[in-house]
Amino acid sequence: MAEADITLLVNTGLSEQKAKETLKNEAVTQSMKSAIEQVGKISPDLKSDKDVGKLIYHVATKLKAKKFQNPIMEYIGLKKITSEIQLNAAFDYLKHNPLEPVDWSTFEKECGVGVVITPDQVEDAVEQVISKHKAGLESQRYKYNIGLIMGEARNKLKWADGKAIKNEVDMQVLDLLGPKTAADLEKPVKQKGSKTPKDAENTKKKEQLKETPSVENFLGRDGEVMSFMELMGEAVKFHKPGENYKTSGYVITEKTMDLMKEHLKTTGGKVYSRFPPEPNGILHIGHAKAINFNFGYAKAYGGNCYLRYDDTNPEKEEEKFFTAIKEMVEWLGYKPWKVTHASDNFDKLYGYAVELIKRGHAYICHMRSEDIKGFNPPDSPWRDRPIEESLQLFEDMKNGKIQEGEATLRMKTTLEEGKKDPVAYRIKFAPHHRTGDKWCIYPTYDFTHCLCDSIENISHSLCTKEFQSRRSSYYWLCNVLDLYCPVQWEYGRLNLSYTVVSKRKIAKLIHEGYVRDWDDPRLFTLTALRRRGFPPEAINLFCAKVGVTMAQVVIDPSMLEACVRDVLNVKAPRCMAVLDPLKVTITNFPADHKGEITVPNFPADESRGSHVLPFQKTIYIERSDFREKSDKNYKRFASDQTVGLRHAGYILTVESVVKDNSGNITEVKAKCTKSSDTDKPKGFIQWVCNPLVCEVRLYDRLFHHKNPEDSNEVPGGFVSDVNRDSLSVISNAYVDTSVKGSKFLDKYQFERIGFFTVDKDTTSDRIVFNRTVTLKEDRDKN
Ligand SMILES: Nc1ncnc2c1ncn2[C@@H]1O[C@H](COP(=O)(O)OP(=O)(O)OP(=O)(O)O)[C@@H](O)[C@H]1O
Ligand SMILES: NC(=O)CC[C@H](N)C(=O)O
Repeated sequence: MAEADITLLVNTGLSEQKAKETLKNEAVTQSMKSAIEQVGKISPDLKSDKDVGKLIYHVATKLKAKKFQNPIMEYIGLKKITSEIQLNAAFDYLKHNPLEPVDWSTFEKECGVGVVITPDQVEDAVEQVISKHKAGLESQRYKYNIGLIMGEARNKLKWADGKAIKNEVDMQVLDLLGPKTAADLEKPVKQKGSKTPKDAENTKKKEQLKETPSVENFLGRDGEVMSFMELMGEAVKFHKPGENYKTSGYVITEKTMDLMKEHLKTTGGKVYSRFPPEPNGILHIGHAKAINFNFGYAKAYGGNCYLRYDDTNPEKEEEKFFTAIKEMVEWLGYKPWKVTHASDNFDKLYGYAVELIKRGHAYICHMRSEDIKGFNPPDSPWRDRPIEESLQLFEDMKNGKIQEGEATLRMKTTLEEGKKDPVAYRIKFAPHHRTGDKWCIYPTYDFTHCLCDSIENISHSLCTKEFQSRRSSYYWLCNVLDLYCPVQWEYGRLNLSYTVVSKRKIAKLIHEGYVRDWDDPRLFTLTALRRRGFPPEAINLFCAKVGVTMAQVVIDPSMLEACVRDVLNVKAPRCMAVLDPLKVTITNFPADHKGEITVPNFPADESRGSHVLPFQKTIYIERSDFREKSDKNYKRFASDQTVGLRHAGYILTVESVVKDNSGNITEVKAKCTKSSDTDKPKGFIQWVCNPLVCEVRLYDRLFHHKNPEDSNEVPGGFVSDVNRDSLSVISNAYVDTSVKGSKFLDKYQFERIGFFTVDKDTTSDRIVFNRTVTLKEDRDKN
């Protein structure tokens, strides 16, 4: 590191440490050196002026469009731009008006060039603001929000130096209030129950959110309020439709602005997004994030979202996947604006490919796919073959004259990770689900996706992070064909722990008999979650809570389960069930009892209906709710302890216990007393009378380890980690008669046990229930 370079940078005001750090970044160093040199030429004194030094550093590190560095430095050298505020306004102007020639006179107006702010002006402006806030200042003294005063003063004098305003505010406040007293220095104590500004803000937001139907699902628990945008995390950074060019990394060409005008004419400035699955498998919980993000973002901004099948791999596609994908999108509550297919555009795409060859940006290559795989493959010897030759060969490929694997069309561009000349078309003698035998060449993702986005006038092409490395080829292809270029934004994939979602791995689990099918309720495919009883609102709420971060996130399934409980708590009517029944005979069953009782569907809100249950001499309780001897912590039924029957209004007292030859309790004979006539028991239990015999399936995690795919955690591979006890079937559970006639996906809360959902294996004689989730609060109860 040259001493002279360090001195050069230190002279601009950087600390030695910072100067050394800066010198490690070659681009910034070059920028700074040339800026210092330029300023020095215009005005030698400024070369070591610390304030100018700060501006130079700002230009070197923040200005994206380097072509504007020289003109900006000239403004700085001539002292026409003297503050960071002006400099930021300059960057902003150039970002919004990227095309040359720049209209410098508007630029100057927008950046306050020539505006001179005198100290008197600063003093006057601050005086006006302080007098407006005088009462507040006098009562709250130094606890008053000084930032507010600064902000207002700044607004009055847009181009004034921030430091000058701050000094003036401090001085005038001191003048008004005198020095700080001991009381001024005390920390404010929050009164219990008093509203903080945050509370007030929350209340206001809640009111606003109620008026926005698209976010009603996202009102969090415990009164916590989240706006759609907060939930969308990274999405706050997204550009407005029509302002693609403001996005960092977006490539502007001479045609960009005209194409943008056309695009806006077609879209009317609306947000257009798309959810683009490959129709080669079932959707999983990760896709729910993609669906929510794409559809949710469009919905939040009054735009439209396509469901576009990325169907460019004919061998892997099946009709059932097309149907199931649409069904799941709709199940989550979203309606595609249009359902399209990449294959709808095969003719157009072919035309673009021909054009690409004609423009010299693509060629036919005969390297084998294994030769161009991997890191750093050799360049293609066919890269510079004549255009005419490539055109002819491409036509031959299309007409089936070349064998599979013997030729590809490759694009002359390099992906971010260094991969050169990605393939645009390959030969596949396979019929396509929609286009039949029409084609024997099919376009690749890299060729298809951006062009379909462009054709559909997508404003925001949202995709997972692994596509970041394809972003430059995406922009490149749209640009070399002079087509409208959408902006690609990436977000992190959503992964859950204790599961696998890859199609191949699920297929293996099914094949080897660990799970029954793609919708086995232990899996995290969307059909499995639906079958298990997870409501779509809960999945959406979960996705919203996870937010859209860049980071790859691995979430514990308990977070999803908590969302499920939140939703089912409100939605699932209560009923009573006993999974392991114990007979109880009420020896003194009141002769005048009518033999039935009315139970509310939602005990916390009796206005939501009720059902009538038999209540007679013989009832059944949960075996684990009875003991012969109680102890201090035991709250339920025992020979020496009474218990209440939920909803019945009766308390049971043991009379005798009947046992079989092996000493197992087979029946309890008990007396009942009206709850109004006796002391309140320690606990209340559920019971059933003349119940329905049902099958109940209880699920546990399918894998023992958090990351079953991680070979460090599970050296034997994910299959070795399968929890063999993840399913227990209770064939003869007793459920109250209110569930009679239930249909697939009906949901209940079995009081004190959990939330349950009717499984598709249900027949007219026998209902099968899946335990959706336990009632968390019941887990540790004894
Ligand atoms: N785990 C995930 N989290 C968030 N988005 C995802 C996830 N998996 C897929 N997506 C997104 O869903 C969209 C459609 O997915 P597609 O089925 O083509 O993806 P995939 O990556 O092949 O999925 P799979 O995990 O089944 O291999 C894409 O935009 C993709 O990036
Ligand atoms: N850009 C994207 O969203 C990618 C979609 C594509 N179907 C894939 O996941 O492979």
